[in-house]
Amino acid sequence: MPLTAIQDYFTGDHAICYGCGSDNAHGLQVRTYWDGQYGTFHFSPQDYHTAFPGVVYGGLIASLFDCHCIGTAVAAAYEKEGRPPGSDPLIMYVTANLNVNYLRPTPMGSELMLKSHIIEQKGKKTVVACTLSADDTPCANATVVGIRAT
Ligand SMILES: CCCCCCCC(=O)SCCNC(=O)CCNC(=O)[C@H](O)C(C)(C)COP(=O)(O)OP(=O)(O)OC[C@H]1O[C@@H](n2cnc3c(N)ncnc32)[C@H](O)[C@@H]1OP(=O)(O)O
Repeated sequence: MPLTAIQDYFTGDHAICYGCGSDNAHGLQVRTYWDGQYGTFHFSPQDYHTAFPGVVYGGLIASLFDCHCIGTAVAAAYEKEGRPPGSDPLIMYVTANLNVNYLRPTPMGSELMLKSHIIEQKGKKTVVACTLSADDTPCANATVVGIRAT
């Protein structure tokens, strides 16, 4: 697994995102580690991420999927072009569609693991699938359609 997450290559206007911007002190700091096949990200929900007692808020889960899957699309695009991540010209994607299935309540108190992979890379569109697990149990999955913006 690479030591540097794809988001750590984002700077300036691309580092302020609520989901993944390193310059956003109030953000979620999503970090995608792409190994050429899978993107992984670990996240520990805080007390204020609660929906019901003991259950993680679903909107937070959607946000984690969003930035992690877009990060996966960006990392995979650099790889497809045979370029190091972050090299010029910048590759960036935006979210066109985010579809989340909540399979079971996601428990508070466990580290969450998101694992993503590419379903389709065609033209400016990349489709990414992702599973969120707690204690090795899948709690939600998502499909994200990313469209290349730069
Ligand atoms: C800096 C770090 C950022 C990290 C990630 C941040 C993630 C985000 O939150 S991004 C912000 C939220 N997203 C946005 O604001 C995007 C707003 N929407 C747009 O700008 C446009 O609608 C955009 C770019 C998604 C699509 O542009 P558009 O020119 O209409 O695309 P278009 O050429 O018609 O379609 C391209 C392909 O995408 C598909 N597509 C377009 N929109 C959608 C959609 N909503 N759902 C599914 N597929 C779609 C089309 O079907 C087409 O597929 P194919 O090539 O197979 O025919």
